Amino acid sequence: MNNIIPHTFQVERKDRNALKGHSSFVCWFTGLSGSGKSTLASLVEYKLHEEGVHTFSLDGDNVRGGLNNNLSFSREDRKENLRRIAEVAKLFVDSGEVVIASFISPLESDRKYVKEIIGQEDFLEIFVDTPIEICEARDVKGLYKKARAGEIKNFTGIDAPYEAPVQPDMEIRTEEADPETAAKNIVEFLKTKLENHYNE
Ligand SMILES: Nc1ncnc2c1ncn2[C@@H]1O[C@H](COP(=O)(O)OS(=O)(=O)O)[C@@H](OP(=O)(O)O)[C@H]1O
Ligand SMILES: Nc1ncnc2c1ncn2[C@@H]1O[C@H](COP(=O)(O)OP(=O)(O)O)[C@@H](O)[C@H]1O
Repeated sequence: MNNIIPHTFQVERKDRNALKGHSSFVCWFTGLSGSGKSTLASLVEYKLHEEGVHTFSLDGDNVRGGLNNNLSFSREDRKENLRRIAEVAKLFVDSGEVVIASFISPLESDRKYVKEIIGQEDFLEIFVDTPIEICEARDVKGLYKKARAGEIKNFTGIDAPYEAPVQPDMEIRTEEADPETAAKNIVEFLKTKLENHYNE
Protein backbone atom coordinates (compact mmCIF):
# COMPACT_ATOMS: atom_id res chain seq x y z
CA MET A 1 0.00 0.00 0.00
CA ASN A 2 2.25 2.79 -1.27
CA ASN A 3 1.50 6.15 0.30
CA ILE A 4 -1.91 5.00 1.50
CA ILE A 5 -2.38 5.98 5.12
CA PRO A 6 -5.87 5.15 6.44
CA HIS A 7 -7.53 7.88 8.48
CA THR A 8 -8.84 6.95 11.91
CA PHE A 9 -12.38 8.21 12.39
CA GLN A 10 -13.86 9.10 15.75
CA VAL A 11 -16.92 6.89 15.27
CA GLU A 12 -15.81 3.28 15.16
CA ARG A 13 -17.49 -0.03 14.49
CA LYS A 14 -18.02 -0.69 18.20
CA ASP A 15 -19.88 2.64 18.46
CA ARG A 16 -22.13 1.72 15.54
CA ASN A 17 -22.75 -1.72 17.08
CA ALA A 18 -23.62 -0.06 20.39
CA LEU A 19 -26.04 2.33 18.67
CA LYS A 20 -27.74 -0.57 16.88
CA GLY A 21 -27.64 -2.82 19.94
CA HIS A 22 -26.17 -5.89 18.23
CA SER A 23 -23.00 -7.20 16.67
CA SER A 24 -22.28 -7.25 12.96
CA PHE A 25 -20.99 -10.12 10.87
CA VAL A 26 -21.45 -11.95 7.57
CA CYS A 27 -23.74 -14.91 7.13
CA TRP A 28 -22.51 -16.49 3.91
CA PHE A 29 -24.72 -18.95 2.00
CA THR A 30 -22.92 -21.24 -0.45
CA GLY A 31 -24.52 -23.85 -2.69
CA LEU A 32 -25.39 -24.77 -6.25
CA SER A 33 -27.61 -22.64 -8.45
CA GLY A 34 -31.17 -23.44 -7.40
CA SER A 35 -30.08 -24.97 -4.10
CA GLY A 36 -32.14 -22.43 -2.13
CA LYS A 37 -29.61 -19.73 -1.13
CA SER A 38 -31.73 -16.71 -2.09
CA THR A 39 -34.95 -18.23 -0.76
CA LEU A 40 -33.39 -18.88 2.65
CA ALA A 41 -31.45 -15.59 2.68
CA SER A 42 -34.63 -13.64 2.04
CA LEU A 43 -36.58 -15.43 4.80
CA VAL A 44 -33.71 -15.10 7.27
CA GLU A 45 -33.30 -11.40 6.52
CA TYR A 46 -37.04 -10.80 6.91
CA LYS A 47 -37.11 -12.53 10.29
CA LEU A 48 -34.06 -10.65 11.58
CA HIS A 49 -35.43 -7.34 10.28
CA GLU A 50 -38.72 -7.97 12.06
CA GLU A 51 -36.75 -8.35 15.30
CA GLY A 52 -35.02 -5.01 14.80
CA VAL A 53 -31.72 -6.32 13.46
CA HIS A 54 -29.99 -4.09 10.90
CA THR A 55 -29.37 -6.24 7.83
CA PHE A 56 -28.24 -6.00 4.24
CA SER A 57 -28.41 -8.65 1.52
CA LEU A 58 -25.81 -9.24 -1.15
CA ASP A 59 -26.88 -11.68 -3.87
CA GLY A 60 -25.16 -13.18 -6.94
CA ASP A 61 -27.39 -11.89 -9.70
CA ASN A 62 -27.73 -8.42 -8.13
CA VAL A 63 -24.03 -7.82 -7.64
CA ARG A 64 -23.18 -9.27 -11.04
CA GLY A 65 -25.65 -6.84 -12.63
CA GLY A 66 -23.77 -3.83 -11.27
CA LEU A 67 -20.45 -3.75 -9.43
CA ASN A 68 -19.25 -6.96 -11.08
CA ASN A 69 -20.87 -6.67 -14.50
CA ASN A 70 -17.48 -6.99 -16.21
CA LEU A 71 -16.86 -10.47 -14.80
CA SER A 72 -17.51 -13.87 -16.39
CA PHE A 73 -17.80 -17.30 -14.80
CA SER A 74 -14.20 -18.34 -15.47
CA ARG A 75 -12.25 -19.52 -12.43
CA GLU A 76 -10.28 -16.24 -12.28
CA ASP A 77 -13.36 -14.04 -12.62
CA ARG A 78 -15.29 -15.98 -9.98
CA LYS A 79 -12.37 -15.36 -7.61
CA GLU A 80 -12.37 -11.65 -8.43
CA ASN A 81 -16.17 -11.57 -8.06
CA LEU A 82 -15.88 -13.04 -4.57
CA ARG A 83 -12.92 -10.84 -3.61
CA ARG A 84 -14.88 -7.67 -4.37
CA ILE A 85 -17.97 -9.01 -2.60
CA ALA A 86 -15.89 -9.87 0.46
CA GLU A 87 -14.47 -6.34 0.54
CA VAL A 88 -17.98 -4.86 0.23
CA ALA A 89 -19.30 -7.20 2.92
CA LYS A 90 -16.45 -6.12 5.20
CA LEU A 91 -17.45 -2.47 4.78
CA PHE A 92 -21.03 -3.31 5.72
CA VAL A 93 -19.81 -5.19 8.79
CA ASP A 94 -17.83 -2.10 9.75
CA SER A 95 -21.01 -0.05 9.28
CA GLY A 96 -22.74 -2.31 11.82
CA GLU A 97 -24.95 -4.42 9.55
CA VAL A 98 -25.55 -8.14 9.57
CA VAL A 99 -24.73 -9.08 5.97
CA ILE A 100 -26.62 -11.91 4.35
CA ALA A 101 -24.52 -13.00 1.38
CA SER A 102 -25.69 -15.59 -1.17
CA PHE A 103 -23.14 -16.71 -3.71
CA ILE A 104 -22.42 -20.06 -5.29
CA SER A 105 -18.78 -19.55 -4.22
CA PRO A 106 -17.93 -23.02 -5.53
CA LEU A 107 -14.29 -23.43 -4.51
CA GLU A 108 -13.01 -24.10 -1.01
CA SER A 109 -9.91 -21.97 -1.72
CA ASP A 110 -12.04 -18.97 -2.75
CA ARG A 111 -14.26 -19.31 0.32
CA LYS A 112 -11.11 -19.44 2.46
CA TYR A 113 -9.92 -16.25 0.75
CA VAL A 114 -13.29 -14.58 1.44
CA LYS A 115 -13.06 -15.62 5.08
CA GLU A 116 -9.56 -14.15 5.34
CA ILE A 117 -10.69 -10.81 3.89
CA ILE A 118 -13.75 -10.53 6.12
CA GLY A 119 -12.01 -11.96 9.18
CA GLN A 120 -12.68 -15.38 10.64
CA GLU A 121 -14.53 -14.02 13.69
CA ASP A 122 -16.99 -12.10 11.49
CA PHE A 123 -17.79 -14.92 9.08
CA LEU A 124 -20.35 -17.70 9.29
CA GLU A 125 -20.64 -20.20 6.46
CA ILE A 126 -23.94 -21.91 5.74
CA PHE A 127 -23.90 -24.74 3.24
CA VAL A 128 -27.19 -25.02 1.37
CA ASP A 129 -26.85 -28.69 0.61
CA THR A 130 -29.11 -29.70 -2.25
CA PRO A 131 -28.12 -32.49 -4.67
CA ILE A 132 -27.63 -31.38 -8.25
CA GLU A 133 -30.48 -33.64 -9.45
CA ILE A 134 -32.91 -31.67 -7.29
CA CYS A 135 -31.49 -28.29 -8.35
CA GLU A 136 -31.75 -29.38 -11.95
CA ALA A 137 -35.31 -30.63 -11.51
CA ARG A 138 -36.24 -27.28 -9.91
CA ASP A 139 -34.42 -25.37 -12.67
CA VAL A 140 -35.82 -22.11 -11.29
CA LYS A 141 -34.31 -19.95 -14.04
CA GLY A 142 -34.08 -22.51 -16.86
CA LEU A 143 -30.27 -22.31 -16.70
CA TYR A 144 -29.63 -26.05 -16.26
CA LYS A 145 -31.58 -26.73 -19.45
CA LYS A 146 -29.45 -24.17 -21.28
CA ALA A 147 -26.24 -25.60 -19.76
CA ARG A 148 -27.18 -29.15 -20.83
CA ALA A 149 -27.88 -27.82 -24.32
CA GLY A 150 -24.40 -26.25 -24.36
CA GLU A 151 -25.80 -22.73 -24.48
CA ILE A 152 -24.07 -21.79 -21.19
CA LYS A 153 -20.44 -22.77 -20.62
CA ASN A 154 -18.75 -23.23 -17.22
CA PHE A 155 -22.04 -23.87 -15.48
CA THR A 156 -21.49 -24.92 -11.86
CA GLY A 157 -22.26 -28.59 -11.34
CA ILE A 158 -22.40 -29.33 -15.08
CA ASP A 159 -19.04 -28.37 -16.58
CA ALA A 160 -17.58 -26.35 -13.70
CA PRO A 161 -16.84 -27.71 -10.22
CA TYR A 162 -18.64 -27.25 -6.92
CA GLU A 163 -16.64 -28.25 -3.84
CA ALA A 164 -18.82 -28.87 -0.79
CA PRO A 165 -17.57 -27.04 2.33
CA VAL A 166 -15.49 -29.24 4.60
CA GLN A 167 -16.52 -27.68 7.91
CA PRO A 168 -19.43 -25.27 7.42
CA ASP A 169 -20.83 -23.57 10.52
CA MET A 170 -24.23 -24.90 9.53
CA GLU A 171 -25.57 -27.23 6.87
CA ILE A 172 -29.10 -27.11 5.53
CA ARG A 173 -30.41 -30.11 3.63
CA THR A 174 -33.29 -28.54 1.77
CA GLU A 175 -34.82 -31.93 1.01
CA GLU A 176 -35.31 -32.48 4.73
CA ALA A 177 -36.55 -29.08 5.94
CA ASP A 178 -39.05 -26.75 4.31
CA PRO A 179 -37.78 -23.17 3.79
CA GLU A 180 -39.70 -21.72 6.75
CA THR A 181 -38.36 -24.33 9.23
CA ALA A 182 -34.84 -24.05 7.84
CA ALA A 183 -34.92 -20.24 8.10
CA LYS A 184 -36.14 -20.43 11.71
CA ASN A 185 -33.25 -22.75 12.60
CA ILE A 186 -30.76 -20.43 10.93
CA VAL A 187 -32.12 -17.39 12.77
CA GLU A 188 -31.85 -19.23 16.11
CA PHE A 189 -28.24 -20.05 15.28
CA LEU A 190 -27.48 -16.44 14.27
CA LYS A 191 -29.04 -15.05 17.45
CA THR A 192 -26.29 -16.66 19.52
CA LYS A 193 -23.72 -14.87 17.40
CA LEU A 194 -25.67 -11.60 17.59
CA GLU A 195 -25.58 -11.63 21.38
CA ASN A 196 -22.29 -13.38 22.22
CA HIS A 197 -20.19 -11.61 19.65
CA TYR A 198 -21.56 -8.26 20.87
CA ASN A 199 -20.67 -8.95 24.50
CA GLU A 200 -17.16 -10.24 23.81
N1 LIG B 1 -21.97 -20.43 -15.70
C1 LIG B 1 -22.69 -20.16 -14.61
N2 LIG B 1 -22.49 -20.87 -13.47
C2 LIG B 1 -23.22 -20.61 -12.39
N3 LIG B 1 -24.17 -19.62 -12.29
C3 LIG B 1 -24.40 -18.89 -13.41
C4 LIG B 1 -23.68 -19.13 -14.60
N4 LIG B 1 -24.12 -18.24 -15.53
C5 LIG B 1 -25.05 -17.47 -14.95
N5 LIG B 1 -25.23 -17.86 -13.68
C6 LIG B 1 -26.12 -17.12 -12.74
O1 LIG B 1 -25.23 -16.42 -11.86
C7 LIG B 1 -25.55 -16.67 -10.50
C8 LIG B 1 -24.31 -17.06 -9.70
O2 LIG B 1 -23.45 -15.97 -9.50
P1 LIG B 1 -22.41 -15.99 -8.30
O3 LIG B 1 -21.79 -14.65 -8.29
O4 LIG B 1 -23.09 -16.44 -7.06
O5 LIG B 1 -21.38 -17.12 -8.76
S1 LIG B 1 -19.88 -17.40 -8.22
O6 LIG B 1 -19.93 -17.35 -6.74
O7 LIG B 1 -19.00 -16.37 -8.77
O8 LIG B 1 -19.53 -18.74 -8.72
C9 LIG B 1 -26.51 -17.84 -10.49
O9 LIG B 1 -27.48 -17.49 -9.52
P2 LIG B 1 -28.13 -18.55 -8.51
O10 LIG B 1 -28.96 -19.44 -9.38
O11 LIG B 1 -28.95 -17.68 -7.60
O12 LIG B 1 -27.04 -19.28 -7.78
C10 LIG B 1 -27.05 -17.96 -11.90
O13 LIG B 1 -28.30 -17.33 -11.98
N1 LIG C 1 -36.15 -26.24 1.80
C1 LIG C 1 -35.98 -25.37 0.83
N2 LIG C 1 -35.15 -24.31 1.01
C2 LIG C 1 -34.96 -23.40 0.01
N3 LIG C 1 -35.58 -23.48 -1.20
C3 LIG C 1 -36.41 -24.50 -1.44
C4 LIG C 1 -36.63 -25.48 -0.45
N4 LIG C 1 -37.50 -26.40 -0.95
C5 LIG C 1 -37.80 -25.98 -2.20
N5 LIG C 1 -37.18 -24.83 -2.50
C6 LIG C 1 -37.31 -24.11 -3.78
O1 LIG C 1 -36.07 -24.19 -4.48
C7 LIG C 1 -35.87 -23.01 -5.24
C8 LIG C 1 -34.52 -22.40 -4.86
O2 LIG C 1 -34.25 -21.25 -5.64
P1 LIG C 1 -33.30 -20.10 -5.17
O3 LIG C 1 -33.58 -19.73 -3.76
O4 LIG C 1 -33.37 -19.01 -6.20
O5 LIG C 1 -31.88 -20.83 -5.23
P2 LIG C 1 -30.43 -20.20 -5.39
O6 LIG C 1 -30.46 -18.79 -4.84
O7 LIG C 1 -29.53 -21.10 -4.60
O8 LIG C 1 -30.12 -20.22 -6.85
C9 LIG C 1 -37.03 -22.05 -4.96
O9 LIG C 1 -37.99 -22.21 -5.99
C10 LIG C 1 -37.57 -22.60 -3.63
O10 LIG C 1 -38.96 -22.36 -3.47
